[in-house]
Amino acid sequence: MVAPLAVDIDGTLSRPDRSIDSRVLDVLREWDAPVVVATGKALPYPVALCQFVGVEERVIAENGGVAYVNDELFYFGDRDAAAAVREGFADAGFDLGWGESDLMNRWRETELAVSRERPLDVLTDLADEHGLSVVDTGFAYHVKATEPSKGAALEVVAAELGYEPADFAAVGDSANDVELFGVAGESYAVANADDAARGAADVVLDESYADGFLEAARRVRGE
Ligand SMILES: O=C(O)COP(=O)(O)O
Ligand SMILES: [Mg+2]
Repeated sequence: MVAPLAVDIDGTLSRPDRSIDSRVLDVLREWDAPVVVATGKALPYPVALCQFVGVEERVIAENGGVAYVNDELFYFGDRDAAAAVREGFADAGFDLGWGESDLMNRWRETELAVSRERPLDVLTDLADEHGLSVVDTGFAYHVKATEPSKGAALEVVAAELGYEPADFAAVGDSANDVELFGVAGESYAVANADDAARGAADVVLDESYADGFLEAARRVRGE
């Protein structure tokens, strides 16, 4: 039997421009075990991805701040602290960098995502002040509670599905995948992964982005 899969979105199922590489869709749809989409994105994005792919909605969002499985929602983040950092950042004279409608944070419930063009030192100081940490995914700075992570959430999601986290194969590309790689039984970093993810993975793949995911999928299936 093939291992259940925990898979990151940006940098892993995507092309460099963040569009989803269509070749991954049928691989996910036909995966012969549960697929958990584990992302830094807000909850609606992985839910929509599961629906469009045609698999059950089993998701970890906001870097482990929120999870959904078996019609149950789990919250692990710290909304109030994230809201306080948002206020502090505005008081310091900065917007979050996503424009007026802020689609990046509009549906985000437990953390704050800030453009990498904004000053990291100001953000880190504010995060410290409110007991939060900052993770740089290469796509955005995420201000989040320190304890929740994709890995901590996989402990809960796996149990709900009747698995151990160690039964899972995980594929990802960045610092927000490190804890996921820590709890999964086998972990794969795509070749475009950052140093943190490369260091935490069991295997650094030859291929980048979605080609890397497809390579990992072949390896997990033993091909
Ligand atoms: O939202 C981000 O910054 C990264 O998202 P990812 O975890 O799917 O790569
Ligand atoms: Mg990623």
